[in-house]
Amino acid sequence: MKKKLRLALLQMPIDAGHPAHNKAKLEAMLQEAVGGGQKPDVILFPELWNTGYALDEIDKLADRNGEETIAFLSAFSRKHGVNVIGGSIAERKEDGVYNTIYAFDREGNRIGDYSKIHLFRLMDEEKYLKAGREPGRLLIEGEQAGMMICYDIRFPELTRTLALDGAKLLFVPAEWPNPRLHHWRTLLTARAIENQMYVVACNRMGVSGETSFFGHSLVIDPWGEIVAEAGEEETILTAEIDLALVDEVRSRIPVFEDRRPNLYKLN
Ligand SMILES: O=C(O)CCC(=O)C(=O)O
Repeated sequence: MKKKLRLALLQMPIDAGHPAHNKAKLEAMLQEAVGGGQKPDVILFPELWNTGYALDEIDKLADRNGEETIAFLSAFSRKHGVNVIGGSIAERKEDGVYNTIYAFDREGNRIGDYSKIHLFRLMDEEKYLKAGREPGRLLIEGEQAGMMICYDIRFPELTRTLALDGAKLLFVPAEWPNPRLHHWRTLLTARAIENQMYVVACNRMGVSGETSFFGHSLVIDPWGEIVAEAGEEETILTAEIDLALVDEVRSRIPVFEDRRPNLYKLN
């Protein structure tokens, strides 16, 4: 079991409605991420990196059953011996389009899928997308982890569910726009502190139509300290995390032992 993980977060622009262009951009950044001195153990990229928020065309543009994306990311992770949490893509299924993450291990095997559970009404997602029905769980380098997408971080019950299932780190691809940087940073930090887990969140940057995105991808430790934070520009944010810190923090303040679940209203 590898406790120390080197992370690379690809904070990229996304050209809404142009999946081929976005794939070329992603490919270039992936090559850069593995091309330097220290190869990452895990790479993460933003939400809907293939189509962006081209919602009125999403039916036509979405990747059918994720086939193209799965082949591309599986081959990349196998070739470079790196775990990939594949941002999320618009994935076309029989019953509609989902906002889905695929995750791969160093051999290119699929180790987890997750489709966004909470659709964001402020951007009309519920009119164009289907909601996922299962929390995103995966085992990465022998450790339990969780996956959520963007708006999901406003729902503490979901992170808590993943933490109770054993997750020690959480991956969050996002397209979180201006002007809510304060919410982004505060919610991610709260999820890390209350669940005593690492939170690894990759946001897009740049502009799409009227909407601008501030980047500020973040890696936060289980004590709530910011390990790494990007600015607003295109960048590959790197960080090293040590999962042993999760156990240390959980024994320092035994939040999970002190819970009173019979007093909480969950439904
Ligand atoms: O909750 C927010 O403020 C942003 C959420 C969002 O943009 C999304 O889920 O795509």
